[in-house]
Amino acid sequence: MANFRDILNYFRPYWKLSIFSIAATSAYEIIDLVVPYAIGQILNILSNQPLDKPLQGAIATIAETINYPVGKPLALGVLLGLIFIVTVLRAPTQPWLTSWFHWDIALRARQDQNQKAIEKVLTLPIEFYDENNPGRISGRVARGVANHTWTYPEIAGQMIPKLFRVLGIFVFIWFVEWRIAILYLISFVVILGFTLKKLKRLIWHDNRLDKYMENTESRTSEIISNIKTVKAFATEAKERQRQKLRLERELAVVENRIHRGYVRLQTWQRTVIQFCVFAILGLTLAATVNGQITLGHFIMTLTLSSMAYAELEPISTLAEIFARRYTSMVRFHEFLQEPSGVDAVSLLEERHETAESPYKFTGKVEFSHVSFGYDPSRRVLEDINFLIEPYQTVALVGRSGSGKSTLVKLLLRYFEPNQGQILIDGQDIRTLDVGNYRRRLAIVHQEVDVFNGTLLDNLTYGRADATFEQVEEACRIARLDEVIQHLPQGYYTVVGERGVRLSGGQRQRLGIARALLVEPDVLIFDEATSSLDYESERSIQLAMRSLQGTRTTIIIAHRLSTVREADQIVVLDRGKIVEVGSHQELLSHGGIYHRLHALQETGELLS
Ligand SMILES: Nc1ncnc2c1ncn2[C@@H]1O[C@H](COP(=O)(O)OP(=O)(O)OP(=O)(O)O)[C@@H](O)[C@H]1O
Repeated sequence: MANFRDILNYFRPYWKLSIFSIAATSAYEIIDLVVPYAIGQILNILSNQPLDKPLQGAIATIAETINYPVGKPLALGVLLGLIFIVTVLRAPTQPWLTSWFHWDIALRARQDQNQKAIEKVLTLPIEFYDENNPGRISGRVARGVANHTWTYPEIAGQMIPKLFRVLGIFVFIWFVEWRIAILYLISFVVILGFTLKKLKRLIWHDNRLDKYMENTESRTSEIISNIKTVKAFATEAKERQRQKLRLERELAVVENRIHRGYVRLQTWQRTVIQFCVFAILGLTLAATVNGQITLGHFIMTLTLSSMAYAELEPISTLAEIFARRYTSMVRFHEFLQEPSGVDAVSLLEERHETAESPYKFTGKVEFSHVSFGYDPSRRVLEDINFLIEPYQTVALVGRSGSGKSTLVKLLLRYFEPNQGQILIDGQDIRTLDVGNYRRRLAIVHQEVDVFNGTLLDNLTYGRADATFEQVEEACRIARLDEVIQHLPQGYYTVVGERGVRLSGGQRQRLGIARALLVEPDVLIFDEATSSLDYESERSIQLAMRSLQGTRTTIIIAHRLSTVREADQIVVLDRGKIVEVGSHQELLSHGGIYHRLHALQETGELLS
């Protein structure tokens, strides 16, 4: 669980600069207090009352140094000079020694943390994305980083220096009349103590609100990514109603719990503060009337205490703002603390874009007694054993949910088997560097991801140094060349977000060409021809056939026509291998494959 310490650690790399700028700002806040003091002393001069002893001493020293007689003109001159220094002269230095650093630290920390967030996004295990959609994740990161950025200058540049100022005021008043100082201190401790107690409760409600907000954002993001389904089923009104209920639930917490709570707290604070100011006025007046303090001290104490109580309101407002943001900041750290997937460090190691993987495999793949369950108590693969010889083409077939894709996910090391091992060229894949290992494999998914950029950028995504001839060759094999001919700017056509929309079949050809371009040792097709029309499917099958024997190829296919020519067909059923053999062997065996085949060929369901 993340906590306050993590928020502090966010700014840790800048702690020296941070202490310096906080100290500088606090010093300016305290120096400010010289003004009411000097004005009090001027009043004493004008009303013929004695100056404070230390000030008298200082004026005497100055008189001696400049050889000028001690008197009213010199005393007034010294006090005016003091006021000039702390007001006019400090003005040009203050922003550079304070604001500059507060924002500089906040912005630099923002950059670091955004970097950390993207590193986390890149290394989180794939199952994290099964449970959290993009809206939830990006909302959490964006809110967390923005709130840290806004909060730092407020806390370091305002709240802490203001607290020091309040402390400085206490010291000033103590020297004038300690009893008033004690009253002042007690009232501050009570007001701040009560405020913090109330804020703790409000943070609890804010936490609830933050979770509600994430749920709403997550649903909005889902609606956006599934907008075609929403429109096709005409569920706009239903979705709007659902979101309305969520927003109403948020509003109920914000208005009735959080906002009302803050307003109540402010009401209480203001009443108590005004009462204290009034009490100090009464006490100071009594002390002046009784001759315990001078007129100058009366004015100074009154001005200082009004200044101090005036600070209480911004201090509490800043504390409230911090409290409101606290939960989203903590939730950002919880995201950063999510355990990363396998070999996260090595995955982020800087590699030259064109660097070759140090591995080169013949493509002999062996599954040895592999068992796996996403939830360890529910196995989806049970004691899987099979061997793929180098350059063989192997097809994985079986009913939906039988575990074909899971097998491939294990081969790609998205997940680790609960039991058994997977070997490539005789080496356990767990002993290999995951990034370099994956770079020797390529997969074409049913849904091919397209990045916003040109077609060429997308083709060379896995291999930036590919020559144009190599790109053309890959496109030719994947039959993408036919598509490119008809695009307005050929390879330089912008696809993705704002560019040309590619059809499902075109995207798959792009996926195949992209995979071929990295010249993998093991090439995996996961339902890669599923969204192609019959003609395109045939041409891709021909392409696949031309690849046969050049590298190890694993094909997951529902349409058995795609896998007829595979060297080996592995039939899975409920997580177990039930049949292995060539097309002819499995047909003559008369098992599940035979039944599936008959169903697809003739539409008959054999018992
Ligand atoms: N991320 C996941 N978390 C939990 N269970 C999962 C996950 N992915 C798949 N499963 C379950 O694992 C089992 C095997 O799924 P898998 O996707 O490997 O089957 P498949 O044979 O590839 O199916 P299909 O042909 O429909 O793609 C199914 O019961 C599925 O519900």
